[in-house]
Amino acid sequence: MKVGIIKEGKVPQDKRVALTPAQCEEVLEKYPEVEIYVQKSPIRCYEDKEYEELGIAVVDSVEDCDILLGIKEVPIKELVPNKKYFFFSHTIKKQPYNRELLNAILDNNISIADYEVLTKEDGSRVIAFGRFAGLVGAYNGLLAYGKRHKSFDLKPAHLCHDLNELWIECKKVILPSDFKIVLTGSGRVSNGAVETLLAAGVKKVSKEDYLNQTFDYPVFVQLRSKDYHAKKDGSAFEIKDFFANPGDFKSTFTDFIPVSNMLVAGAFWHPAAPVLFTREDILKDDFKIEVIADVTCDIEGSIPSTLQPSTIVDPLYDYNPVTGKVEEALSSDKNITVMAVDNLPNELPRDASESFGRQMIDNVLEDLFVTNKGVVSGATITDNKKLTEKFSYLQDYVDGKE
Ligand SMILES: NC(=O)c1ccc[n+]([C@@H]2O[C@H](COP(=O)([O-])OP(=O)(O)OC[C@H]3O[C@@H](n4cnc5c(N)ncnc54)[C@H](O)[C@@H]3O)[C@@H](O)[C@H]2O)c1
Repeated sequence: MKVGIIKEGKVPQDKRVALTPAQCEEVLEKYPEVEIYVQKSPIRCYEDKEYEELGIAVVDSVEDCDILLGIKEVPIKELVPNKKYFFFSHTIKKQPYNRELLNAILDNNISIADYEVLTKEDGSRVIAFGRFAGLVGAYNGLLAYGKRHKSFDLKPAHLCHDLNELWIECKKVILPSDFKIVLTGSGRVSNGAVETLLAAGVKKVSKEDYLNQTFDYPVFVQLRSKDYHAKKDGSAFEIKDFFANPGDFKSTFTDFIPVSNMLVAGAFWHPAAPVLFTREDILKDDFKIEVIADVTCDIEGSIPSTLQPSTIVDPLYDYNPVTGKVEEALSSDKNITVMAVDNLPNELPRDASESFGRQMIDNVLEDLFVTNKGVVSGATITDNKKLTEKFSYLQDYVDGKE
């Protein structure tokens, strides 16, 4: 079986890759019947020569491979008919901008397995980049604070060679001794952010101590959903109830506002759930938060100052609380500095790829090459020019009726 690792064609280009050079070597050793071909790419985070140095074939075209591994949506003109592809198709929520792509996949008799829906036996996602988003999101928040106060200067994460260099950079962080950071969420993003904050010397404290104590060192609190939501009818908080009926809850996040200097938003937010705070809250005298690193990045979602996404190269903008508009980054100390990069894992592509490939090797490749226990078939959206049964709900979208 021939596996091709394609050159990413989407613009802006994604530097990540599904298997690192060392992981290709590992796969070849484990599955002697498999051949791997890497399509030449000038932008991949692992250079062609790093594959060649380990004896992995680097080629101009992977058109004669059986299985093609990518990351982001493959441009329609680059699709090779009659192949089995893996990539993030961003079609399963009927994203309008990818309807044409899904039609082209069907027309070209391509079978697409989407990483987003690859699940382990326990139902958890195989491929998720949340940890890296949290790591970099919190780092960018600290970087923003350093720039805002000209107190320290961190190298942008995307210019760091890898996570190790980012950890070393974290040692440059100097925060006021009474500094407080509120971090929402308890999942992958939030736990990634915890790693960065600890590496920067910020100590974790309990919710009660965060709200009621002063410290002579910078601290952060990590809030679970129940720590900043309450049932509107006064009954006890149940997480299942919150996930199922978010509209029945109110936010108690405003308790944290007067004592917090920075917010790192790392919790999933359901559109029916209450917002963290309103534009009016920002105008109040006790609103102390000056930097918001919004990893969740829901535009006009739970955080009113997240008016637009920002980019890796230009990660910050200002929110003017009086006008409610975006202004140039760091243009006034009366503004809030916002970080809302929506593709944060791409800032650490080597580490994100390493983690990606590890998940593929440990959870997917055996199923793909040997056993077929349904891992890949469960994530397969199209086969034989048709939607698979599980994804038949996309038919109206394919037909342009939705
Ligand atoms: N900016 C980026 O580049 C980037 C990258 C990855 C993820 N994200 C976003 O970050 C957010 C968190 O992602 P994650 O990987 O940590 O997710 P996760 O599933 O690991 O954790 C989700 C967290 O949100 C909480 N939550 C609150 N309401 C919820 C609900 N209705 N359903 C599910 N969870 C709910 C959970 O309790 C948990 O703490 C998501 O909105 C995701 O889209 C952003």
